[in-house]
Order: sequence, then structure tokens, then C-alpha cells
Amino acid sequence: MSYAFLTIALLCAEYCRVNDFGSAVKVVGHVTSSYAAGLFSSIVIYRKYFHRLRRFPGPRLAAVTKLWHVWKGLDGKNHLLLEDLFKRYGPIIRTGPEELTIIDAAVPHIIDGPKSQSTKGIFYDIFLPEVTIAAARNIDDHDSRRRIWERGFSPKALAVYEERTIHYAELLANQIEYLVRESGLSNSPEGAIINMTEWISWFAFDVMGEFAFSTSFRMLQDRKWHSKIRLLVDGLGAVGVASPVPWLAQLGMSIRPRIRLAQDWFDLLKWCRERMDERLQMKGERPDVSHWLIESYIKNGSQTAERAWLNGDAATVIIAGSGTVSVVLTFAFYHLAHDPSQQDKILKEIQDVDIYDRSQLQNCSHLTAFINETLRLYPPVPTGGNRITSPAGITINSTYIPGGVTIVAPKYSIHRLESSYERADQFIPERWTTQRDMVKDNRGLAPFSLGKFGCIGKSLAMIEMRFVIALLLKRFEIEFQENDKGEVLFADLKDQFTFAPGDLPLRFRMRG
Ligand code: HEM
Repeated sequence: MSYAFLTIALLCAEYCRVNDFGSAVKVVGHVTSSYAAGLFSSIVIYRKYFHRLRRFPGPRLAAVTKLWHVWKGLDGKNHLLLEDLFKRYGPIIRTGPEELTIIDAAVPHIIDGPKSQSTKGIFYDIFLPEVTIAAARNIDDHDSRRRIWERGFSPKALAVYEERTIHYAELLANQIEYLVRESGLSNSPEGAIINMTEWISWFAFDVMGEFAFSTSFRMLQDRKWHSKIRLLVDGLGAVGVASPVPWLAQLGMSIRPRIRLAQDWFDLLKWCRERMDERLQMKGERPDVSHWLIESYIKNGSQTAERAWLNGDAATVIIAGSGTVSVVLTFAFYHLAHDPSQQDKILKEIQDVDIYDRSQLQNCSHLTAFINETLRLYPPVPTGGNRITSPAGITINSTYIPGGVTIVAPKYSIHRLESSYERADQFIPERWTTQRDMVKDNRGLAPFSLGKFGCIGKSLAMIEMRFVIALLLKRFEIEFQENDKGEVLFADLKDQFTFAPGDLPLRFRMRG
């Protein structure tokens, strides 16, 4: 802004001097372009040859500007890009002027463990001006918000949420059964083809609609996307692309007239605020996650600032709670179809179990191992979760990293380290039960992240995932279609902070 102002002032002064607009433009053009060339070349030279991170290897352009990353990530395959850089440059890679990507099992504990003083990275500013626990970079703001959230995830609160989860899982199973029986009526003994990516998303969003606003999005009932949730999914796609350079997203949000995606995003936030208005009017409701956030809002005198947190956190319930669970369940069903012996193993384990009793399901070690292996290979937050090192810096395997550096610790790659897991790229749930020697070093396993910024919804997510898998397996046999072995799921898989999987059509039949 001040540069634009200076240029205009210079132009006016030169015009007054020479009284010829064309030559004034020429002179000012020369001055500003020489200035810009000088400025940018000194930045480039400094970042490349004099910067404190200059000794760390990485792509040349990445050391100069993060725009390199935006360009490289346009295809949505950031998880594969980082994996490729790891193979080329080793475990510590300079992926930005002030950023290192570190693929080492020691990193999660160092940046997020109990002794860590790291803070959330600049990436989280992408959500400004919205305020929410998930994007709070100020430690005090984050801590006080986290204390409020924690009340909503006590064992007592979880027991109430569980009933609702069961209700939606049964609705999912009933809808699939309806489609299977309908396909039987039309003389097709082949069962029904269900796009699991879609149906699991509808389930996960419907559940979180209940927890945020005590209202379902009715996607399972209506068997189609709710228009606002579609906007949300598309909006997160754009966030994913712009995430390496948050100011780019901010710029996109602030220009007028608004571009379509920005307009959609603001429409969505407005819609969330309206749902929260309705939620605030509800009386005698069964506690949901918002119940605890609203309680604090009212206790603090219903102030405007507190209301902003309430709105942002309600959107977080939906985004953090749905886009994660749905990814794990989608890949879990992929592997159940891919290896039917896993269906048999889980079925055998749950045959005498009351699946409606959470503690009984929790004791099913193979079911839990199956979910853990899915979380290892397909962590729903595959590369996100940037942290900034504290002023004292950190040391990773005797390499010192100074303070104020952004650290990217991609779970996708850390979870697949050959030094940590035998046959690391293969899906082998037994490595968590009977073949423990296949896990050489599990320090790096952190699908829910760790410490004060770690996932608050982990127990709820595990309850949901165990129950959905157990319920659907009890009722259905699941397999690939003849010509489709889940290729699209992987081909269209995108890293947009959370994973966005491609379609997964699976054949469902009633279990005899
Ligand atoms: C398989 C399911 C899930 C996985 C793998 C998962 C993973 C994660 C991860 C990796 C983070 C840290 C993100 C970061 O550093 O920016 C996180 C944070 C968070 N998750 Fe989850 N999550 C899951 C389900 C849920 C559910 C069901 C909820 C419930 C609403 C939830 C609520 C949150 C919240 C509120 C945060 C922010 C915590 C904070 O900053 O203090 N998550 N999750």
C-alpha cells in the first residue's frame, strides 16, 4: 500500500517537473523497476547464500520463495512431493526460506512432546479473521480455549455422544441395506454398488452436524450432499493449494469483487453463524460438543469476542471431526475389500461381542490394530501441522535447528519410514498384535498429533470408527467390482490439509 502511494506521489512530482505525462511514467517506471530489481535480487542472494538455513539441502527455488511450493502443489499431491524430496535430499530438507521439512521418527516428540515450546506455524493464519482453537497461534488464547473444549470430551460427555453416533451408523447401515435389497428386487443378485467415499462422508458430516448445531445435515436420509457441506469441501480444496503461502489466501479473500471461492467461503461462515443462532435458542437439548462452548460463552457474559470463538469452534467441530474420520473409514473399507481375510478376522473377533458396548469393542485387539494400521498409512492430516521452533531452537539427531524456523513433519512419510517399520508400505495390521517385531521404532507414529495441540476428539473418533466397521461387517459382505480395484481412490487422492480421497465404489451384499 505504501509502495503504491509512494509511486503515485513520485509520478505526480515528476509530472509537475516535466509537464509531460508519458515521460513522467517512463522515468518513474525506471526508478520503481530498478528499486524492485535491487530489492528482490538482494532478497534472493541473502536467502540463498547468507541465510542461517543455507546449509540445509533442498530445491533451489524453495530456498528463495514459498511460491515454489504453491506451484508444485497445484496437483494436490503434496504428500508425494515431500516423499520424493526425502528420497532426493535426505531427512532434513529446506522447503522454504524459513522452513525445514523433517522426516525422522524423533520429530513428533521434539516439536509436540510435553517439553516442547514450539508454537503453531504461520499456516494457521489462513483462517483469519475467524478465531478457533484449531488455528489459535497465541499460546494463552489456545490454552484457555482448550480448557473449555476439554469439558466437552470427558468420559461422561462421550457416553452421550456415543448414542448419537450409533444412531447415524445404523442409519448408514439401513440405507445400504435398502439399496442392496432394492438391487435384489430388480433381479440383480450382484448386490448394490456403494460409493463408500461419499456415504462415509455423509455419515461423518451428519454426526458432526449433531455435535456442532444439534441438527443433522440429513445427507444420509436424503442420499445426497447438503449444498453447504459441498461448499465446505470445495473451499478446503482451495485452502490446501494456498496453504504454503497463507497471505495469498488472505489476498484472495480480501479482493473485491470477491472471487467465487472466497464468496462461497464467506457464505458458508455466515450459514454457520445462523445455525449457531438457532442452536443458542434451543432449550433442554441433549449435550453436544457446542453445549460446553455455549456454557462458557454465557458464563462470560455473552460478549461479542466470545461469540466469535463460538462460531469458529462450531465450524472446527464440523471440519476437524468429519474430514478426518471419513478418510480413515474410507481407507479401512478399501483394505477390507482388498483383503477379505481381514473381514473374516474381525468378524471372528466380534462374533460374541456386544458391539453396542463400547468397552467390549475397545478390547477387540485386531479391530483396533486394523484401525491403527489404517491411521499409520493414511493419516488424515498427512503433511499439515506446522510448528515454529522456540527461540532456543531444537536438536534432531545431533543437528541443531535455530529458533523461529517453521518445521513441517509430514506424518505420511514419517509413518512409512523403513527404519521404523518392516515392509513399511504394506498394510499389515498384525504388526500391532502378533507380529510386533515388524515395528522397529514407533516414536514417529502420531496420526492424532501429540501434546497440547494434539487431537481432542481422538476417543470420540475411535468410538465412531470401531462401531461403524463392526456394524457394517456384521451386516454385509464387501468386495471390489470386477473392473475397479480402488484405483480412483488413490488416483484422485488429494492432500488439502486433510486428505480428500477419490471415489471408492464397493459391492455390498447381505451377509448370509
Ligand atoms: C481419525 C480421526 C481424527 C484424526 C486422525 C485427527 C487428527 C488430528 C490432528 C493431527 C490434529 C492436530 C492438527 C494440527 O496440528 O493442526 C487434530 C486436532 C484437532 N482435532 Fe482431530 N482428528 C480426528 C478426529 C477428530 C474428531 C472426531 C474431533 C471432534 C470434534 C476432532 C477435533 C479436533 C480439534 C478441535 C483439534 C484442534 C486441537 C487443538 O488445537 O487444541 N478431531 N486432530
